[in-house]
Amino acid sequence: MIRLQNLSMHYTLGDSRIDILRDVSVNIAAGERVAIAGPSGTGKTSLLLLLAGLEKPAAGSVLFDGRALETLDRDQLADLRRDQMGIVFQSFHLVPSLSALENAALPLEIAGRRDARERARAMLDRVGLGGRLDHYPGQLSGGEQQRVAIARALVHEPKLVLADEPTGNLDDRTGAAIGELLLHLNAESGTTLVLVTHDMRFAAQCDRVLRLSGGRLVESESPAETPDALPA
Ligand SMILES: Nc1ncnc2c1ncn2[C@@H]1O[C@H](COP(=O)(O)OP(=O)(O)OP(=O)(O)O)[C@@H](O)[C@H]1O
Repeated sequence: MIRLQNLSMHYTLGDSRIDILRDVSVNIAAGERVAIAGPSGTGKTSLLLLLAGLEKPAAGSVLFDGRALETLDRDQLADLRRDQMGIVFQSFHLVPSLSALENAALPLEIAGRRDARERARAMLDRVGLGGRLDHYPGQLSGGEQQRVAIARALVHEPKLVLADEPTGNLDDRTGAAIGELLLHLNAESGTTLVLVTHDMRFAAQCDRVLRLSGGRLVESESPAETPDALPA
């Protein structure tokens, strides 16, 4: 479903150049759950941005169901994201002036779907927020806001869910619950999930863990055997 082919990427700032990826090739199959781990500043977020078509590689290709993202124009990329991707950010990124229901319905409203509200309501029920539909983000706890963000990312049944440290801004207990929810919903719907996390307990629950370090993406043989891992 996703194929990274000889992908290289760097940022240039003045005279300095930061290499993020150097000639990386990886395949991610449909339905797989893949965790991206690695030290701070190694480029995990940048990699997610590449997968979403929000950054362009310096060389190589990101293939999404055989389509090379770097050959698509802005509108084509926006359509692809709207129809096929759901994105969960660490800091929720909810619209403060919209209720939980309106936030969750947003991707379907944008797509002009008449059943936007019904579907959003059903999705909020699935994430356990059926009783908070009319609350604004400021009236919700961190874990509840993240559950609205997950509902919004999944409401249009995307093929690919990208999550950037979805449990990073939450206390341990809430983070673990959100991680389980995301993995559970993913297993139910069979979507492909690529998530960035520092939480090795969460990563170990995925099918594969890829570690980003020095511009290389290397497979962890067994998540449970990585030094900072805890048993699932
Ligand atoms: N737009 C940009 N221009 C220049 N440098 C950037 C830009 N975005 C990110 N960087 C640099 O690229 C490197 C990778 O950033 P990125 O956010 O992808 O890392 P990360 O692995 O997700 O980090 P963290 O785990 O701390 O969130 C960092 O050193 C960052 O300072």
